Amino acid sequence: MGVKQNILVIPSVLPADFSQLGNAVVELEKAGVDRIQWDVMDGVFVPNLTFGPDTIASARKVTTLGFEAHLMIVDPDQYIEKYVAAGCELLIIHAESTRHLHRTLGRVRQAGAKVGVALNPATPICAIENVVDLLDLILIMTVNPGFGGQAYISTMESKISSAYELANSFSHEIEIEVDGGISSSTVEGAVSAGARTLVAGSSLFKHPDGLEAAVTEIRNLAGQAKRKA
Ligand SMILES: O=C(CO)[C@@H](O)[C@H](O)COP(=O)(O)O
Repeated sequence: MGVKQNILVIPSVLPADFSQLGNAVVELEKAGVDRIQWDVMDGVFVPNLTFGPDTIASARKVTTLGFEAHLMIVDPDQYIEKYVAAGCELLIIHAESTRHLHRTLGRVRQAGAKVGVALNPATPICAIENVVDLLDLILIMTVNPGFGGQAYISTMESKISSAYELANSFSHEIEIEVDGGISSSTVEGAVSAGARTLVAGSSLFKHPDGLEAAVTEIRNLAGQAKRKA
């Protein structure tokens, strides 16, 4: 099987009004997104602090959409069960955040969730070549994590392509996800390089025509780029 070929549009809730997160999730579901990404930040792994499992759990009741937790935290092992219990079906672990990545990934699977690995811009694809058999998703960060609204790092496209080729050498299905600066002007490059799961925050929430138009635009542009690739 290799790379999952469906185009998925996944909103980051980072730009949302944090006093209205439940309403934001309801509006995102209406807008036609495929899953919700929760950007979990601890102020140590990244220089920003967001929310934890209790916040995510409080939003679980307002939607049937899948939740993915992008864990930008140190020592993720101690929180795996908490994010699964909060209703996250997919946990994304940063390769840089744990000394024993293979063991951490196995613990996520043992907890009953799907698991992905995120690579910061400076981390080479070889960092994960010995754990791909455990993965449901590879996230290539196209910004340095911590904040929304940053500029897309186009030099990551070669790493996206490497991730695509690596995933295609395995028989199980793996998503190639990108996150950071994904918009109507950058989605073609990311998809042409091999991305199929697109995380976007600012470009969705700040779109002048609203969330549904933004999601449709990104999905259509990604579909066009995929056909051309
Ligand atoms: O994950 C991060 C930063 O850590 C962000 O990339 C957000 O997830 C999306 O931000 P935009 O660039 O789409 O506003």
